[in-house]
Amino acid sequence: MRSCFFSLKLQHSSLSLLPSHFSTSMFSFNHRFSSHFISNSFSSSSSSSPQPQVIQTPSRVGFLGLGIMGSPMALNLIQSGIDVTVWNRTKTKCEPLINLGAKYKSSPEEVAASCDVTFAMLADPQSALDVAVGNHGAVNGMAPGKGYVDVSTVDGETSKLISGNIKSTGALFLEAPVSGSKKPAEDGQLIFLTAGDRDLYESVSPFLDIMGKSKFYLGDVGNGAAMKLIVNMIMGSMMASFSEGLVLSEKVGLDPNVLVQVVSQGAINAPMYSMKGSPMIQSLYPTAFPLKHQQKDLRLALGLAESVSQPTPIAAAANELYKVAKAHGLGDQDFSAVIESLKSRFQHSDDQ
Ligand SMILES: NC(=O)C1=CN([C@@H]2O[C@H](COP(=O)(O)OP(=O)(O)OC[C@H]3O[C@@H](n4cnc5c(N)ncnc54)[C@H](OP(=O)(O)O)[C@@H]3O)[C@@H](O)[C@H]2O)C=CC1
Ligand SMILES: O=CCCC(=O)O
Repeated sequence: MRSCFFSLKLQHSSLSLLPSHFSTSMFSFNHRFSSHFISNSFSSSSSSSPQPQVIQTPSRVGFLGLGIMGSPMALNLIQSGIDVTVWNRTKTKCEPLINLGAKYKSSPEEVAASCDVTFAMLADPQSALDVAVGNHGAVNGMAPGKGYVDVSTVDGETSKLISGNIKSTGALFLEAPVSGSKKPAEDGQLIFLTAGDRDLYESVSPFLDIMGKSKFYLGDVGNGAAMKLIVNMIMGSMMASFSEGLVLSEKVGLDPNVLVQVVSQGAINAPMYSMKGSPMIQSLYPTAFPLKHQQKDLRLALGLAESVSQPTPIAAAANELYKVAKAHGLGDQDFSAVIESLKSRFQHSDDQ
């Protein structure tokens, strides 16, 4: 019934603004795809440097980086009927999406050249830079009338560097890191923390609404990155503190499963504790958010804090725990594996 309501609403209010391949079946797929069709996005002005040009609602979407997050995000676009072109450093990760209808290009440059907007979901600042501005990077395929949306978690300086390069071509730039992990990515329930060109934000909002449940526009490039790093700084400290509680409860003879139940009923309840508590007690860490990325985010958040002389002692201590876990080869496990760094066999492993 609800999906039917949105389909009708869209047909009456927005359909005329859409490119032809945005079929009505797409709308019944995504009833959240509702009120953000902005057709006319980029304004032109006269100057000798390349200037953004007016484009209609972007129809050809590129997606660079098909890891834990990028694959389900791109899949949701494809399943919504959108014309998606993919690229990933390791080509095999493109194949499931190609089999479902995605196009493929062999470099970020070619993807950007063949698409109206290109999303990038890369591991860290270095890979985000490599893919955007390195050899055959996306910047080489950008031009006025196009847009680049970086959804990777990076620091503000990296984001500004990428933005500057993209915008020098006359294209528009939006940073849009996400809150939410593997399951929210699969379910189209991410939270976008965007900043940069407002016009591009408006034009890509229909795509953000397919991949996510909410979105924030935060102003200048750097603000989205900062918000994301602060959220993940809190999360990393919460997980480290939860780990200490689980290990301590067991050591004093309490059942850690009961601790999880008690926590779940009180003011410090968090979905993360309920979801990850039981596997952590069993020393199981199926990867949703890789520990190496959580440590990267803490490192970047500490840099952000230092840039404004703000003490963050809790995050600094948590970062040390993640560094220990990473040094013991747990970087590709879920970040909840940080609990291992509190166990005595880790702390004394050098003596053995
Ligand atoms: N997993 C999560 O829960 C969340 C992650 N994030 C953030 O999203 C980003 C991606 O995370 P996630 O998908 O989990 O990470 P993955 O490690 O699963 O994927 C990383 C992606 O980056 C690519 N990559 C890495 N290095 C390079 C390079 N030098 N050149 C080109 N491509 C490269 C990988 O390619 P290849 O396949 O070839 O290795 C892969 O596509 C990170 O910034 C992370 O912090 C944000 C929210 C949640
Ligand atoms: O960057 C990863 C965030 C994971 C989450 O928000 O659950």
